[in-house]
Amino acid sequence: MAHGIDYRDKLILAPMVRVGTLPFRMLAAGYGADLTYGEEIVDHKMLKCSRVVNDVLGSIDFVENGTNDVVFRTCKAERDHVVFQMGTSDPYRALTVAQLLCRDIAAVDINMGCPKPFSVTGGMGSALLSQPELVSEILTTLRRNLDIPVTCKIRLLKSTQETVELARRIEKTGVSAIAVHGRRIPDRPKDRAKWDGIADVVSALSIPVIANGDVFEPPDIPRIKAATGASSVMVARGALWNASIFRPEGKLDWEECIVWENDIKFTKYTVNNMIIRNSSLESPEGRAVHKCQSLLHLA
Ligand SMILES: Cc1cc2nc3c(=O)[nH]c(=O)nc-3n(C[C@H](O)[C@H](O)[C@H](O)COP(=O)(O)O)c2cc1C
Repeated sequence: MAHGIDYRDKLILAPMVRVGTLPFRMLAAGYGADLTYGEEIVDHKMLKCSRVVNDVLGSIDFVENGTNDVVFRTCKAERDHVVFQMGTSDPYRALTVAQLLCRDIAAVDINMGCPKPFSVTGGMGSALLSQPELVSEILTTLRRNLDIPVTCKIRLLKSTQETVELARRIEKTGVSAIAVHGRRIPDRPKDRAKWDGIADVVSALSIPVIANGDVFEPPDIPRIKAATGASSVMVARGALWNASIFRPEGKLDWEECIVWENDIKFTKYTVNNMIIRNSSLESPEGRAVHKCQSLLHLA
């Protein structure tokens, strides 16, 4: 039986490629996120990695063999709340990767929502939504062989009935929770999230459902809970734009929420997104970030 996490009443940093690296996860946790998902990492990539204890930084690095590339970095301080999100289409690859990671992470999540071509062509992400047998196999294999919690993140399907059928099937595998992004595969991020679609899943299941979509301001947190009945809430863009959304005392000014100790590419991506949302790339700070070549310049 998996031990560890009570998925009820949690505030969760969503998985975000290029954003959800260790510094951003620590920032979100510091502001009050109960669980912090890493960016999706594909199983093939992790299979080429070895675990290395980094005594200089005090981190645990999963480094691609024969290179110095750190594919996933974590540390003891986030051991109880970091969720590793995996892209996979195969139960045995998924299990091998999860076994490599399991002593350093709080839980493992399978991405079943990403509609991007690189995911879908590999049979991963939202391609899994039309493969219920494979979904069951992957989740059951992980569940039976790991003693950390296993979860997955889905999107809504075309009809309520299809979504609920898949969610029920997922529940039967014994996962600890399911995150539901209230959009369908063809929906764009600017289309409004369908909170009623999440509510349909909540009423059909007894495991905790994590509601995701369009939580941008602190008052949206109780709103999405009330509208969906979900016990937990996951925030992506609202946290990217200002990670202090998780702060119980209320949001801080976004400029106080910038992370430094990170790969310059990822930091620039994250800071650019904050600037686009809160100011403008044509502003002096926007132009300055564009020119930066190093974290020292960024500071
Ligand atoms: C920059 C960015 C990267 C994302 N990367 C992932 C990812 O790696 N895995 C995933 O399941 N979803 C990913 N998503 C989707 C979010 O987790 C979330 O489901 C979606 O943005 C809706 O939440 P929001 O309305 O709070 O932004 C990403 C979203 C953004 C904005």
